Amino acid sequence: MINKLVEKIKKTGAPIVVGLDPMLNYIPEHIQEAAFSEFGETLEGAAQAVWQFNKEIIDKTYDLIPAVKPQIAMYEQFGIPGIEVFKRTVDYCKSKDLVVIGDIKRGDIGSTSAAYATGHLGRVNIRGNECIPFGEDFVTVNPYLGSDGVNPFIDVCKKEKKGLFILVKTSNPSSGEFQDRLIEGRPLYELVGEKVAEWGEECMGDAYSYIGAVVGATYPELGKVLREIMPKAYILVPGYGAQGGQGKDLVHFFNADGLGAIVNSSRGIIAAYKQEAYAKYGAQNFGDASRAAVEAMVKDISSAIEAKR
Ligand SMILES: O=c1ccn([C@@H]2O[C@H](COP(=O)(O)O)[C@@H](O)[C@H]2O)c(=O)[nH]1
Repeated sequence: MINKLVEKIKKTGAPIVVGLDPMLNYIPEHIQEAAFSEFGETLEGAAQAVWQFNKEIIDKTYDLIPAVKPQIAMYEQFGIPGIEVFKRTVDYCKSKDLVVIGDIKRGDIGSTSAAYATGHLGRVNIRGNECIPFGEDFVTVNPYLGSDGVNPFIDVCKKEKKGLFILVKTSNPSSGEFQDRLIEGRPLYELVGEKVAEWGEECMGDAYSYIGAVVGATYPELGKVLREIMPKAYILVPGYGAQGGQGKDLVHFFNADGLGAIVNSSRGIIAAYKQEAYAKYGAQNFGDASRAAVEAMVKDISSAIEAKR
């Protein structure tokens, strides 16, 4: 799957991923109205609104982008109907040939991680009948429990040719509380980065490993350090747009080949119609606003990479 991701990034010229993080307050009134008048003000109604919203954004952007990153929390908040829409979104994106990164941030003791890995990346065997529960291509993994919490994910990736993005340095303001703590003089994120590089060595695609890392755009200076520590890891970079990251900050996340990183924006794309820059589209044409925001993001990042080369 890492080879497909790299090929799609090259083909689209877009090292970006659209984050599908649908909160109800981002969904235009006309979509909410239609959903709630059919299903009532219920979990089913909310899930229907999310689905209509996602579908329009995917339809308006899929030809420009290599990948999407649905954030499972946004679906879980609507219970079972929300989870069904998560799955429907994954399937729809795959039907559009997009690479799907499930942002699930899982990681537990080995047996529990194995169940998460089976559910999200693998197949479950039900008395001889193999079923695919969610079917994402990559998932995000929290490595805090150590190797036995990560290895079950790697095992499923090897079998199914899937991939991981392991949290190394997250984009949030408090990420330093634990991640920057010095251990024998070195920050924890560097030690986790070294472990990601080690896990990734046995998991190589053509040029990059299918064991990647998450490093936030909000800590651009660390992009350089972590890029060197994990030269073969693809880096998923959240924190662009709504959290303040900009193209010019991100050049060090990329290798000299212009590859090696994929930058996520969620609110900045899906709620673009609410921004002044895209207000001319209006809520009715929110999908067109998202398309324009994708084009602007690609230009911002590509021109920064080009200027560095
Ligand atoms: O370090 C991290 C890891 C994951 N995320 C996730 O990415 C998106 C960001 O959304 P924006 O609207 O573009 O800010 C969201 O799903 C986070 O859970 C992150 O932000 N930082």
